[in-house]
Amino acid sequence: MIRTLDDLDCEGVAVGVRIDINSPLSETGLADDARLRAHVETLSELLERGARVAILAHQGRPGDDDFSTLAAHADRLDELLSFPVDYCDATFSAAARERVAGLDGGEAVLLENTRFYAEEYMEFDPERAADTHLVEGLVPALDVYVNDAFAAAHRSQPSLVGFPQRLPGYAGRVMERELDVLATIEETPQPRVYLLGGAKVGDSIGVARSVLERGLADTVLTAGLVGNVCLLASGAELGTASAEFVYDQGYWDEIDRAGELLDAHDELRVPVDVAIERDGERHEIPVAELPQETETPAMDVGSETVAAYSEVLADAGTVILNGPAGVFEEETFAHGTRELYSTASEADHSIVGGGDTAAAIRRLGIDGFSHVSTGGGASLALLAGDSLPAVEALDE
Ligand SMILES: Nc1ncnc2c1ncn2[C@@H]1O[C@H](COP(=O)(O)OP(=O)(O)O)[C@@H](O)[C@H]1O
Ligand SMILES: O=C(OP(=O)(O)O)[C@H](O)COP(=O)(O)O
Repeated sequence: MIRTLDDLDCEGVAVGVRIDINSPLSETGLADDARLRAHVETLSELLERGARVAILAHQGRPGDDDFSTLAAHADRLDELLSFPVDYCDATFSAAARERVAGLDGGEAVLLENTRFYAEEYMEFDPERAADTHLVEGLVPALDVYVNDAFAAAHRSQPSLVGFPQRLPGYAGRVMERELDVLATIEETPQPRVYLLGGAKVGDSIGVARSVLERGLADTVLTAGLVGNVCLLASGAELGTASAEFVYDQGYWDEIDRAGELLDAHDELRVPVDVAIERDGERHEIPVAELPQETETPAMDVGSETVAAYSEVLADAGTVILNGPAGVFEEETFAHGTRELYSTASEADHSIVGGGDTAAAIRRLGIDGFSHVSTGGGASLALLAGDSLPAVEALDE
């Protein structure tokens, strides 16, 4: 059983809250604050109920351009919440403990990027994670631990799995809602249609296999780079440019896995036409007529595919979307994503997973979905039937 904020007495209690505010950055700070907004409900509820809140979070990966301090994140949280949020440039040292000890009820401090410490970028089993400097250093300042970081719940890192070994653990509101929706897909209305696109080919084919083998999917529609790989697996001539793109990424195993799935499951569908760039313009070609030599790869599904897939989506009881249908960042190739997502948003039950997928619906201005997940890798793991280490660590 996982405890939630409903089970927590907050008044005067020092609560360590792990959130996921890992965000795209610009030169001046945050380029997008969607992930910060997602946690406002949990943080506000704790603060309103009188908790003293120490916030833990990561930003980027060591060595990457977006690996940064959390100062800008603290400023933005302070603006978003009607409670004060301070920033502390320490995470588990005496300085961090003192800042937490000095909080009054209704006050919060955002501690420094957990990944500034080497142990946090390693994966451990929970018991070993609880012995890390980060957890041992901060535990004396805390009474309880709340995990609201669904988007990082597939990582077995100390701030995610170690604390609930030492402190009573609770799920925050984001975590609770994500699990309510994504861990109970098998109870949603049928027919259940999965639209898998985007560029995480291995993950998406893993999801396709899992939902087909478990009988969860009535139809799996493929698009984006995932669709291109499935087309190659089906024996289609996709043109040299698309094939080279796929082979350059080393997707040999994925082509084999997709081929096995296509042989075993008629419910797995591939695009019938694609869009490429020719003379700077969008050009649609039926897959059967694709010239062997192409200069540009397939960047979107074509209108025939949109029409065929839309019929399936329009009849669905539940639609689960992961990954855009094309390179939606370029207007020329946003057509498939815009049309298919708009139709999907009209289903009785529609679930969106994936960071870029969520960005695509915001950019294209499509709303009306039943649930938009905050997580990419975490939602894919759940959809594929895997358990999440950080969720298991909260389970009593
Ligand atoms: N046909 C395609 N060829 C290359 N990239 C594609 C294609 N279709 C979609 N993409 C790219 O896939 C990326 C998003 O995929 P992915 O990371 O799997 O999504 P998510 O973050 O939602 O899981 C986008 O940047 C988009 O440009
Ligand atoms: O952004 C995240 O994952 P996502 O891109 O799969 O949604 C999480 O913050 C996890 O980050 P990580 O993939 O660097 O461990």
